[in-house]
Amino acid sequence: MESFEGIEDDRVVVGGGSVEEEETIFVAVGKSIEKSKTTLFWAVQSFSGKKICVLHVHTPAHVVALKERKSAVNKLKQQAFKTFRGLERRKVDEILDQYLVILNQAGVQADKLWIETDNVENGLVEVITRKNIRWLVMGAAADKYYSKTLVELKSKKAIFVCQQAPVTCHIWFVCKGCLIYTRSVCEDRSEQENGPAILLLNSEVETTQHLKLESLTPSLISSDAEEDTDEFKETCCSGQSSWSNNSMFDCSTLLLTDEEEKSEGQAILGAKNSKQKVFEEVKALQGLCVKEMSQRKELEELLAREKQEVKRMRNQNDKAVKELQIVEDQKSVLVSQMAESDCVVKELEEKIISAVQLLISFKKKRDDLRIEVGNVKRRIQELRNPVKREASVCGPGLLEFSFMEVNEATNNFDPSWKIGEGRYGSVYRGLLRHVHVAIKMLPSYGSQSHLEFQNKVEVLSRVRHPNLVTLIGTCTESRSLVYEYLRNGSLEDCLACKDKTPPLPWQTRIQIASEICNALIYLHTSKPCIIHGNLKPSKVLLDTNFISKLGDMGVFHLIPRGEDTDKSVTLRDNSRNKTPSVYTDPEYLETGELTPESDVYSFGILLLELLTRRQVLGIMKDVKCALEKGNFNAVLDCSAGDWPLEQAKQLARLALRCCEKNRFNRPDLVSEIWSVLEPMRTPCIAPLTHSGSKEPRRIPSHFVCPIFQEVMSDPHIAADGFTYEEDAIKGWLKSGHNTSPMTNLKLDHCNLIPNYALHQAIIEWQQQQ
Ligand SMILES: Nc1ncnc2c1ncn2[C@@H]1O[C@H](COP(=O)(O)OP(=O)(O)OP(=O)(O)O)[C@@H](O)[C@H]1O
Repeated sequence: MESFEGIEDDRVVVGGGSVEEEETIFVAVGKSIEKSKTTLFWAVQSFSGKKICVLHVHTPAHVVALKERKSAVNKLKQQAFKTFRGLERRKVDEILDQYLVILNQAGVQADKLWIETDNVENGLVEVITRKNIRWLVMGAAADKYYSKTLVELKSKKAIFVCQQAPVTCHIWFVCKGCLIYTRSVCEDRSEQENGPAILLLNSEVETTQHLKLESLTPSLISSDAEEDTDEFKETCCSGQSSWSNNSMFDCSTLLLTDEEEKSEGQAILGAKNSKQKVFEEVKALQGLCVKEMSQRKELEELLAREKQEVKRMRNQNDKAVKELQIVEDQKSVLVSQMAESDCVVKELEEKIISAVQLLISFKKKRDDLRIEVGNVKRRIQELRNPVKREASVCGPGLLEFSFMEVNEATNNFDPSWKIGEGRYGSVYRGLLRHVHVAIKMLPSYGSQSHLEFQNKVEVLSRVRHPNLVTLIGTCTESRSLVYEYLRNGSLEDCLACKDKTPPLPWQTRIQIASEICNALIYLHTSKPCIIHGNLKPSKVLLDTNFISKLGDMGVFHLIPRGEDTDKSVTLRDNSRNKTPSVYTDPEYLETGELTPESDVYSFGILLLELLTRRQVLGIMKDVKCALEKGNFNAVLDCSAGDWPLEQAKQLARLALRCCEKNRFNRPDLVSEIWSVLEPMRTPCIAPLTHSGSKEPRRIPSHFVCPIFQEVMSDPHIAADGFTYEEDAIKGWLKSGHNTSPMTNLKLDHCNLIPNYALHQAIIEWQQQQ
């Protein structure tokens, strides 16, 4: 690239371009003053005497900030950047101002044009167009690209401006103070394409300018800006040779007259003042700059802290994410384990269900077989000993239960299944072979042998009467007695109206008295004679129809009687001596001799209790007094309804006689007591005419089948606990019924159990007729 320099009339010619005298040379400087400084120097030196306008295009902070991503960190960065841009802008502006001051003081007419736009190159082209700039100097490339052979533009901005700027603008592109390329105006000038510029400046003017610049330099600042301006000043001075060699100013400007010297002195004085002023301003600016620098430092520290915090949070977040991942892994493992266990549980449940079904079917088979075995045993016994069937007291064959069965029947001796506790053991209710039973657990054998127990049971098993609690079987293993279960509990509880049961009506009470009398007659007339010995309301149990039965076979005592004598031989019951009760015969307490009259005494007390429902202690005295005073009504239990007063009095007198201290004064059970009671119990008995007899023959109601309404010949217990004639209940079930003919409730099963006790009682009753 060729250029030529020199003076051409009134035009300055630099590197292939000439400038009109009055024209302003625009010098484009970037924000890196350091780099742009050499360009400015070049312009100042090349166009001495021309008006210089420093042109700076600034990109506002928000434009740069917008380019940043909008993350939390970047927001902070943007904030800091904005501040930084603010600082930078001011700093650039200040430095430019300082340069202008220096240039002005050096005699260069200088000004600045500050443009703010989003894009530097566009901004340059735009300002050239708008301001109709005709002369422009700008950088061609970064200093690092400079070499002596550099002939083309490297900077993007320079290339853009070179291509886009209006053709009316003459542009000099400079690098490191050397003209690299010139873009001429579109005039056909051959000189435009000339080689590199050699500046021709007026040496005198340069000296003056140099002096002026030199006088200003000491006042310049010591900060970065100061360095910039210092360097600028130095460069201006160092350009002295070229200035002195190439100055285009007239020499005469340096030949001063006295007056001129004087005015020059004043000018120097003025310059000193303005220098002072500038110095103060610079100082102020320096303070401002220091303040802003410290703010910037604070912001940078804040930013660093925030960065640190963000880093810490990011680490924490990473940690939490890792932990979450672990937990999720564990969760999925657990979920799969749960699914597996669910499957296992399901399988096990199915197995349990099938096992239970199997067990139920086995149990059913077992029960059926037991019933079968029982039937076969009975049949064998009947076949072996047909004569014995005719006997009044015979063993119909007790059932023997295993401990397992008893345990199962009482639900492992569940305390809630316990119905009472006597002196001789606890009583549990239970379900044994589909029959409701009461199981009395006797104390351990102690000195008693198995054989002794079996003998005792054998005796007890022979005692069968409708008004005696039936002994169904035994369990030798656990030394327990299995009785039929009576649903309405004991007379003691009924009289006390336990569980809010209604009071017993007087008719039922008379019926109970006659039934117990009947049972006692049966026991006392048995061979051998049996004395209950512990008669009291807790021993009188009531079935669903309030038929009373005398219980507690565990304390029966056998009284061996001579075949030729009627005299009773009594056994001593030592245990009773220890715990006498108000029901106990006082003579027995004195002598220790238990006689049938002992039961009569207890019966007398029980009768008084039925009439009055009073405290047993002192009951005899109360009734006696009431009868004597003629106010028997006062002691009679009115909750039983309207007693037939005369009959009640008759019973009271009978009861008092039973309680005579001397047993020989007590009434006879059959001839005196039964004869009073028997006519009174009419409402409880079905009237039937006995063939050949004028007297109506009374049949115990429980001998009658509820379906056939006839005395049963083969009584069987159904699942509802009621006894029916076998054919009747079988016919009922065969006809498709699965409910109880008595309660109408659904039957648990259709099994029937022979009621041997009742069968035996019916036979005996029929024989007595
Ligand atoms: N077969 C049964 N059916 C229904 N309940 C019964 C049966 N046997 C006994 N009980 C209940 O069990 C309770 C206890 O009876 P148990 O004969 O053992 O003792 P007790 O008569 O209260 O006193 P003790 O025998 O000491 O004089 C009775 O009061 C009765 O409520």
